[in-house]
Amino acid sequence: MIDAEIGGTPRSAAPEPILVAIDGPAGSGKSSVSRAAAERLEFGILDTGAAYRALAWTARRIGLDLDDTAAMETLLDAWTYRITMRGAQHVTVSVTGGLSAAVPQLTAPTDITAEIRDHAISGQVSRVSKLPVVRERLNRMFRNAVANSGLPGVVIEGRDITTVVAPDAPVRILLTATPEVRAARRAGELPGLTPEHVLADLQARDAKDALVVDFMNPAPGVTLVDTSNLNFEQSVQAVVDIVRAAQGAAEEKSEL
Ligand SMILES: Nc1ncnc2c1ncn2[C@@H]1O[C@H](COP(=O)(O)OP(=O)(O)O)[C@@H](O)[C@H]1O
Ligand SMILES: Nc1ccn([C@@H]2O[C@H](COP(=O)(O)OP(=O)(O)O)[C@@H](O)[C@H]2O)c(=O)n1
Repeated sequence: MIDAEIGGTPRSAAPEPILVAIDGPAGSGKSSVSRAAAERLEFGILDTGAAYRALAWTARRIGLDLDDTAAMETLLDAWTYRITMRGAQHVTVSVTGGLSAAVPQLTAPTDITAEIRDHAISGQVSRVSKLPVVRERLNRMFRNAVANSGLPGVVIEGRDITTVVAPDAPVRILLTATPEVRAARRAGELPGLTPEHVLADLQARDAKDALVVDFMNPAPGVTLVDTSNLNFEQSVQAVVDIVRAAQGAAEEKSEL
């Protein structure tokens, strides 16, 4: 399950949140730009990549085969996942039943907010995200988390949000940047790795992920935002402007 940090409105009384769907390849700025835009809009944020990363982390910690569909299904049955949707990101996981025998500490909620960003997890996560069963289960979890969040709006970001998770979202954006720009940004976060090394790893992951979903080309109706020549602030503003324009258009329509 995913637990949302609840806003002021009780879940049952709250209307469905406004959805802003954002996809893009690694290093395009999805997580950071989406988070800043969500704060400015006073919306929540759901980072879906964190769930794939957390699942890969848990499977590795227990010693499961990340390519094994049956093993991942068994893990999902025993797995509790929580992520905050407001404020600083916190990710915790726990595991019940026989699976936790190998790692008893995991029966209690374990904070893995930092661990899921390790380069080793980035290199392994595509093994679990390629499995259709994993995608179906996590997508269901994402939709429930958003619907029950009690938030006025949620920015939800990943690879297949504009196309699979929330194809009817009133705002859908594909964030891109050239591979070199994306690798340079990521290298800035990974001291000890050269931009060339980061570029090679990032392209290898994008190639694996692209076998499952297309996050390089905007689907019909999706707005492309190329951040190659935008600084961080300009990228955030571009997203906020698109959302505000859509809200303005919706208000005008309802007044007709
Ligand atoms: N437009 C931008 N200009 C400069 N740096 C950026 C921009 N967008 C993102 N960044 C930085 O690039 C890094 C990768 O961004 P991140 O949001 O983690 O990308 P993604 O979630 O798409 O992999 C972060 O350090 C972020 O602050
Ligand atoms: N909606 C999503 C989000 C992430 N993922 C997977 O999860 C991994 C990590 O996603 P992420 O968004 O944290 O990755 P970065 O772009 O931040 O590096 C991706 O490489 C994909 O394998 C996915 O398959 N579908």
